[in-house]
Amino acid sequence: MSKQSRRREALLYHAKPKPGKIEVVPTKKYATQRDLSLAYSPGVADPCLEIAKNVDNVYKYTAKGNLVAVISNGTAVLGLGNIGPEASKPVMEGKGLLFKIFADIDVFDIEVGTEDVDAFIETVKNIAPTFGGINLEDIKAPEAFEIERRLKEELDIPVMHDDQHGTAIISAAALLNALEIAKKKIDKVKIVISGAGAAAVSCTRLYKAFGAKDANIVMIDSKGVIRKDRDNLTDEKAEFATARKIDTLEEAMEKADVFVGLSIANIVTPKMLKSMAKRPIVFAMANPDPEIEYDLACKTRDDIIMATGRSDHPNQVNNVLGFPFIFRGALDVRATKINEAMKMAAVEALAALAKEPVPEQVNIAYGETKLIFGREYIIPKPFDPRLISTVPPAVAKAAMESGVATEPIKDW
Ligand SMILES: NC(=O)C1=CN([C@@H]2O[C@H](COP(=O)(O)OP(=O)(O)OC[C@H]3O[C@@H](n4cnc5c(N)ncnc54)[C@H](OP(=O)(O)O)[C@@H]3O)[C@@H](O)[C@H]2O)C=CC1
Ligand SMILES: CC(=O)C(=O)O
Ligand SMILES: [Mg+2]
Repeated sequence: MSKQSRRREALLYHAKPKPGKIEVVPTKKYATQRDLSLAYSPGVADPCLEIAKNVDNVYKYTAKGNLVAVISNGTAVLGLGNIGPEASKPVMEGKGLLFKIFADIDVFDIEVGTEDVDAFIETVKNIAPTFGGINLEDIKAPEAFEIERRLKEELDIPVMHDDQHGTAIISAAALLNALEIAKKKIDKVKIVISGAGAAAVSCTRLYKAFGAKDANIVMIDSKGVIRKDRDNLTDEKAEFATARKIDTLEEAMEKADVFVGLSIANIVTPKMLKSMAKRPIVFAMANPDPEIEYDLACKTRDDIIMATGRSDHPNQVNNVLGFPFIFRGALDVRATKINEAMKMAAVEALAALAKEPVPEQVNIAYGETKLIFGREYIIPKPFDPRLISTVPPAVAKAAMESGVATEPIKDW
């Protein structure tokens, strides 16, 4: 399909028959006067009073426990940059749709009109009583780090910045599997990270938790390689500064085993790919357009393990595989946090699922005949019906074992 027809189709999809992608639907009967007297006045006063007596009853009598806020200020929308809160709304509604179809979680998308960190945090704190969880989305670094840290400290419901941890979990699972297929070891591979924002920093931290070595990592931002001798680095960038005396992506790519793109479109050239080590792993995850086009990358290197954030090529490494299932697990045990143990459990569950035989309905959904663990299938597909029975239980179990589940599942 040409770019022009895809654009027309996408605009039509969003505009018709009703603008937008989500709506609110009542879950109780509303056919008679009696129904309304229960749903609204006078009946509604009784649950109000029960909640006033014991605030925990809000989980018993309202939708709070299954309601997540997807919140953005529109400062880092996909790879489109700071396009503002209104322009971020299609993405936030899209996240709402995905939460619902994959994990039956209801979402209110909330676009906040401020770039001020304190004002943003105050807004989220003030609306938090409505929600069972907070999914922060598309907020640029470095502000995103402080916003998430403070909200996690100050709220007793799970808060997760999806671009940081959703992306880290999926890409770590994909990386572990890709390394296995390429017969390489995580503590030995040379890794180039393009981007030093919210997603890149958290992904790199998680790869380190799985064994990647600082000395083998080069991170690059819009100004070039992040070197130890560069001035005015943020704390997060300083954490990944290299001692190597190189300045450019091109230099960093020479003999690298892994390229992770969380930056902008079309910055990787065929020449750079050719300079990488044997069996290179390339995750070009910028959305909607990757750091290098899938087909061009595969044409350039026939030994490549290639992934993008898009759904129209094999190996979609995208946080869609994460946030619905991670929040499902956290909400199911009313976790107060999404902690490291829960994230690691999600990585391991996803990585393991990709090695299982693929149900026929997944092949059919993707027009495939034989998806099988290998170079073109390193991570499960979002429409895999096993995700919901695999990832949330792993996350919930980790929440219980790490002591953040306030409603642990009995007789596990
Ligand atoms: N596939 C997936 O699941 C996901 C993909 N992403 C993608 O990752 C990208 C970044 O998102 P996010 O981290 O939230 O955004 P941020 O705004 O937090 O970070 C963007 C980063 O990209 C860097 N950058 C810009 N231009 C270049 C360049 N020419 N070379 C190298 N780095 C560059 C910026 O550098 P500087 O610091 O100098 O400004 C910044 O560090 C987006 O394209 C987004 O779509 C994000 C989340 C999930
Ligand atoms: C996938 C996603 O969250 C992003 O590109 O920002
Ligand atoms: Mg995002």
